[in-house]
Amino acid sequence: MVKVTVPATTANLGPGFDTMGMALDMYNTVEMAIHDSLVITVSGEGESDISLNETNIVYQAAKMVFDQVEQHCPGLRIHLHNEVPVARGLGSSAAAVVGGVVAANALLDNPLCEQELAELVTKIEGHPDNVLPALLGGVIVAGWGKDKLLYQKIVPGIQIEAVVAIPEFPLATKKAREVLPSTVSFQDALFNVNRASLLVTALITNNLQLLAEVMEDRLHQPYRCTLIPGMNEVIENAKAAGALGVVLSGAGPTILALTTDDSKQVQTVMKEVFEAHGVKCNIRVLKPILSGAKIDKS
Ligand SMILES: Nc1ncnc2c1ncn2[C@@H]1O[C@H](COP(=O)(O)OP(=O)(O)OP(=O)(O)O)[C@@H](O)[C@H]1O
Ligand SMILES: N[C@@H](CCO)C(=O)O
Repeated sequence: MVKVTVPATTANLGPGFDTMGMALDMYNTVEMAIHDSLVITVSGEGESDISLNETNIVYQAAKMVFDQVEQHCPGLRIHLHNEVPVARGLGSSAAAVVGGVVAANALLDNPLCEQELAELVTKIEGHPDNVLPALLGGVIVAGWGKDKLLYQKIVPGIQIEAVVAIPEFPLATKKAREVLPSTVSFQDALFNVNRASLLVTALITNNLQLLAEVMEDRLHQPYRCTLIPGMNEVIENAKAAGALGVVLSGAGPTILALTTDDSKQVQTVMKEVFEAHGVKCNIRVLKPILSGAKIDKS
């Protein structure tokens, strides 16, 4: 039996749409063993909604590993325990995909290398900015090259925390991608190139002041705010309360505020402003983590 522990992730980080993401200290676990049939059990977040049959994405991801090494996928006994809320913008499906792939690879004595795992999980999820930080930890910048996935892990030296305001309502990533435009203006494209480049620079040089200035976006947030009541006001008020960058976490609806010291005021403001717009939310204070999926084999 193998047990894989996979972190939550926040994708985009504002301007880094489908390109940048960061691992956070909230975890899902996937326990997997070969069995005479497929048996899936789930506890924690999503326990009553997540599929218990072949459509489960942890199983689907595991089966793709067996297919890739041309082995028949046996029956599997899978237990999922989830801390990461589903469809809230904290990388729940990415944690599931990474957990399924890493667990199956471990059951087969790790035939796939890191690059192959990175490419497989990105192909399954469709974009790298949740699955790669979930796999590798830290902050990841990634995108497809001509014939392989290009990625780089950044280990920020700055001590920051992430206050996340997690609305009670879910927002499926698919729905949040449907509201995005098929084309954008040259100015908006240039704006995001500029801010994403400066964001990477700020992270690499541990420049907190610059970080606070550049976590802005014109490619997805202006369109998704129509799906999340109070989103812009929560962002503005959290910044006014002293947060550094405040952004939509992944495809939302969670909003993430980076802070360096006492974040009590930021937490209060985010909760109150969301509630003023009729949105009940959960506040959690998370920390960026530098390690990704971890395997325990017994
Ligand atoms: N931990 C999980 N285990 C199994 N299936 C999951 C898990 N999390 C999400 N899914 C499934 O993945 C599919 C895609 O979910 P969706 O992308 O809408 O939400 P999400 O990935 O949880 O969102 P986010 O990335 O914002 O957390 C859904 O069918 C959902 O049931
Ligand atoms: N980059 C993806 C992340 C989804 O979690 C999006 O914003 O749709």
